[in-house]
Amino acid sequence: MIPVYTGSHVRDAETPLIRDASDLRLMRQAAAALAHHGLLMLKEHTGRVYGSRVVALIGPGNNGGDGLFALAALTKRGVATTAVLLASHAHPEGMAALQRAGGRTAPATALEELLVECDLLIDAGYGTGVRPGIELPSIPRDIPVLACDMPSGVNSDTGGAASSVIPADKTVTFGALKSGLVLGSGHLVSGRIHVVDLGLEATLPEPEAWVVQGDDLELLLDQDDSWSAAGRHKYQRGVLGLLAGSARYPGAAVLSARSAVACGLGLLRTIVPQNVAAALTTQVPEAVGLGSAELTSLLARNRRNEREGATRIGAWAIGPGLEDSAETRKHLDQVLASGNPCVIDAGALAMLEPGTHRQLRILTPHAGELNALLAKAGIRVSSRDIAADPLRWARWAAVAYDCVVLLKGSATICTAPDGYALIVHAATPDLATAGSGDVLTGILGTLLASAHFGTASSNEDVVARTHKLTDLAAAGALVHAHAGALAAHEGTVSAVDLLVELPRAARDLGL
Ligand SMILES: NC(=O)C1=CN([C@@H]2O[C@H](COP(=O)(O)OP(=O)(O)OC[C@H]3O[C@@H](n4cnc5c(N)ncnc54)[C@H](O)[C@@H]3O)[C@@H](O)[C@H]2O)[C@@H](O)CC1
Ligand SMILES: Nc1ncnc2c1ncn2[C@@H]1O[C@H](COP(=O)(O)OP(=O)(O)O)[C@@H](O)[C@H]1O
Repeated sequence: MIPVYTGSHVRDAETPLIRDASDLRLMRQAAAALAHHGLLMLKEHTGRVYGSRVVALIGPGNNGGDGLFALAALTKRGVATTAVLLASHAHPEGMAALQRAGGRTAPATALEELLVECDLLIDAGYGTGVRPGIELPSIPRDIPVLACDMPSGVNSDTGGAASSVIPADKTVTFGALKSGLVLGSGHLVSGRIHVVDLGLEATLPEPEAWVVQGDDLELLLDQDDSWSAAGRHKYQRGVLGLLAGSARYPGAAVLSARSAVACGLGLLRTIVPQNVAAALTTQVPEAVGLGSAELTSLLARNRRNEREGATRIGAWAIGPGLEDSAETRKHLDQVLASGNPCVIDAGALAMLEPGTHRQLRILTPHAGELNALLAKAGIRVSSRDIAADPLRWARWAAVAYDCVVLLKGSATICTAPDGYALIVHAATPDLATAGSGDVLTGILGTLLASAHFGTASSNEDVVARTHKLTDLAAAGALVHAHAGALAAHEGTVSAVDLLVELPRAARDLGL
């Protein structure tokens, strides 16, 4: 797990370390790392360093200062460098260093011509100090771009981006991984990220969030919950109830059902309309149907805590393809009242009410669904607001609905009502395909069905349970992302391709 800090927190941590303007140690350290990555990129793209041409966009602040010191270092290695000054002033010590080394400067008006013969562009325009309203030049796509600390124009706290942001192939970021690099648009324009340690840990506050990767799965899941533990029978492995599908959307239920089964679920019980039941019979023969009357008696037995292993449902997956009707509402109310852990997606999100439930629920909206959830809770935001600060609005929804929220998108954000947040940002864009979210719901359902949450007798227990739920949500997103990556090896990815790769993805990650 990699801790993530807001750019503002990193700046605040740097400030006391810069005792006076003449103390340039941090900046030199940052610049040396930037120059090193510049050399690596030159080698990678042109096969040589000596005689290659680097242009750097230099802004008026310390970000520009980093760029100037880096250019000076590159000049000493025989690189032909030009600093294009974006503002009327630039970091004085950086300018002096560049001039001593023999690097050139040019005004912004010369940029277009300089780019005609350019092997690498260093973007040292604006870093953590950027304010809204920045205007940046556009850079031809074939020129490799190395961003200094942040791609210019990206808000280092939120990942919100100005309209003219410069996408980077690589970002060398200083002091810590910044939230703006892994969230929202920032995530899409940062390229490969390299973090340079500046020894700031002691002065940084609590991380804003954590980035999780495939090898973190072991940390995210409790060993006791592993369905593959020897000696478990199918009911101990996990029984999931699936409330999904409609006459209009039968496929969504089939995808979730197949996904849950492919992830190693013990038993799937399905409560679905008739046309969906027919499709499930042929496409998911492992599933066992559940009628309305049986649901009522089963939930009553669950309430009385009768030990009827075969009928006891451990968790619910609700919503894929679900349409609003009196019968759906009845089933939904019954299931939600059961208090079982559940993952709530798609159609069911629209039927949910905000409030304090203290129940084990993961809501899985995409940005549009988050918008609607927030509106129902009286919080009016636009889709643009959500894109500009997705973590903030996911947290608001987690509080308003007292649930864990998994916000889907190019980066997946999982957050608990107390703000604990995990980010999965390694997913391939191939996941953005119809039905992919239904597959995720099945994965999450299986993880919930095999998990043990215990009872919550204190506030600490409640918090610990929601953190565990957040960890499970992120684990599910990781399995989903890995299935996407495996499927992408074969070409374009459909939701069914994800299903095919799920068993291998689960095995690879040690599920
Ligand atoms: N001070 C140090 O020793 C270190 C600084 N670091 C660098 O310093 C950067 C932060 O430096 P700064 O705080 O100077 O901030 P920046 O250099 O990111 O930007 C601030 C400058 O840009 C101007 N600016 C911002 N938004 C603008 C807009 N919309 N229109 C016009 N002008 C605008 C500001 O007026 C200011 O001059 C980090 O991103 C990092 O690159 C790192 O090197 C670590 C060490
Ligand atoms: N650009 C992207 N890069 C990576 N993953 C993405 C991207 N866009 C969407 N995703 C992921 O794809 C899935 C889409 O889910 P969803 O929008 O619910 O689709 P559907 O409703 O069609 O099943 C989510 O897991 C989401 O995080």
